[in-house]
Amino acid sequence: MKNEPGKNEPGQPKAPPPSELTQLRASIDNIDAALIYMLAERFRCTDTVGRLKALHQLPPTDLERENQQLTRLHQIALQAGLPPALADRFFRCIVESVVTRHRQFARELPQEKPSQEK
Ligand SMILES: C=C(O[C@@H]1C=C(C(=O)O)C=C[C@H]1O)C(=O)O
Repeated sequence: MKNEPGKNEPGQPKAPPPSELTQLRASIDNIDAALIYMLAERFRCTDTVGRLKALHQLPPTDLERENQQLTRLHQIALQAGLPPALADRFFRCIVESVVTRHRQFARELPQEKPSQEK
């Protein structure tokens, strides 16, 4: 029935959500927290890479490496049952922020001049 009398009508208390919904949302909360922790760990790694690159005057972006990762993630997404296009968008979104930070490190790091030999 579409409109059961007394259910979710204005002025009526909301019916409690089915327990399955509550359990699923608890799982989603845990997964979201895990994703944030994993992402923070990834940024700690990529920040270190960014500082290394700045120090060695390497470009912030490495398209060859990104393409290798995209190919790999495409395969993993297929195995995991996730649409590869979604994995692709997720990865590109993260890399965009990573490269922005790498550019910032390159600007911040004082450029060392080659020492004059005597
Ligand atoms: C982290 C790096 O820098 C950039 C960011 C990448 C990433 O976040 O996976 C990959 C390649 C680079 O464009 C790297 O070169 O390894």
